[in-house]
Amino acid sequence: MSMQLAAITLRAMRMRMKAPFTTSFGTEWDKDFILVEVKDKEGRSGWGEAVAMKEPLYNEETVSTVWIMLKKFLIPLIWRQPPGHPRDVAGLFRHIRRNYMAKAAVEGALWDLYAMAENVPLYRALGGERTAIDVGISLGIESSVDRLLANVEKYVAAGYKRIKIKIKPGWDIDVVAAVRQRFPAIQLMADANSAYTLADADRLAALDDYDLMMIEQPLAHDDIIDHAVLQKQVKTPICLDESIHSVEDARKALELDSGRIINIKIGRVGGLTEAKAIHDLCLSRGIPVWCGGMLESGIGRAHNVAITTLAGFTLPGDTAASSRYWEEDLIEPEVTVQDGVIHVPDRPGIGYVPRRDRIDTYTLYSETFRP
Ligand SMILES: O=C(O)CCC(=O)c1ccccc1C(=O)O
Ligand SMILES: [Mg+2]
Repeated sequence: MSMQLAAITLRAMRMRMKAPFTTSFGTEWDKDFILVEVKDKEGRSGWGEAVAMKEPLYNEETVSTVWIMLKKFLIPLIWRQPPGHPRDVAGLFRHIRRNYMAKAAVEGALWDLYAMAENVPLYRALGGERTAIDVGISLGIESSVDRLLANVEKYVAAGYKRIKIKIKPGWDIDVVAAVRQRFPAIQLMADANSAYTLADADRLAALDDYDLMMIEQPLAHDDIIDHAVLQKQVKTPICLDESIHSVEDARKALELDSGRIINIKIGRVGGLTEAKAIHDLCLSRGIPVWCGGMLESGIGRAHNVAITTLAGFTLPGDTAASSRYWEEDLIEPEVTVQDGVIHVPDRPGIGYVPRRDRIDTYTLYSETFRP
């Protein structure tokens, strides 16, 4: 039996963020992204979000490249061979190089649709067990240390279980020291988004003094060799984000000891099936994983909640409440965090209901494809 698909709609979306978000690679004010809606012949819908940014700063994909990849290559492959199960989608796409975020968007929509048709929550369909997940928050670079400290204070008070701060050369040791001095007991980590090289090894080793849970992706976005060299020179565990796109990448990085923790982002690895495979590998090797974020709207956020219910997601992720970025989210209810915990909804599919009125409000343009 294959899924009885009727249409796939792409929407280019733009939502204003409550506040700009700054990383070592740039500042985002508006969130531009693509939503994918897959409809079946019974009239059910499944939703996915492409997390690629407007510009190719985090990885090489962009909103425009995702649109073209879906339209010209990925959706036609779905029509040619409608998958029997969403786990088959990754195989259909395997001969298409990279473009992981484009693949993940339609694969995620098909997982949601499948769970809707089976009348089960997506997290259950994925094999998740946890009904409540611990979450942390990612805080961007600010114009002053005082402003960052105010942010940390706000989200510690809100109960977030782990604070991640973005660092770059010139906004690192002093900033981490200030946060640690003011909050001696919090779980704290730093994310460099590839802003350093091995020439900075001493600087990165100096961070060992601040009891960080991990330092995320200090070196090049495509590197696992230098990270292994660096891991020998620092005590703080290295966490890989940008460098890992597949279970094979993860296997090689673990064999080299390029890092001791992996941030799993569904979009970065081409979908839920690959994300689960990386999770399974790490679980079997005793490597902790957590779910990263890409400033998602409620649709992508709901997918992150679902994958985080798998047993190996033992560290708090970056899935903050909807209200961290949005005045109003695209789902109902929105994602809420109480005492650092998200209670996983038990409704079928992604577990949150997409609000078409709001989705329409933020749609710049859309296009529908049929078999
Ligand atoms: O709040 C979130 O969604 C996570 C924010 C974040 O850290 C991030 C946001 C955009 C691009 C890359 C990253 C990252 O984890 O490196
Ligand atoms: Mg990161």
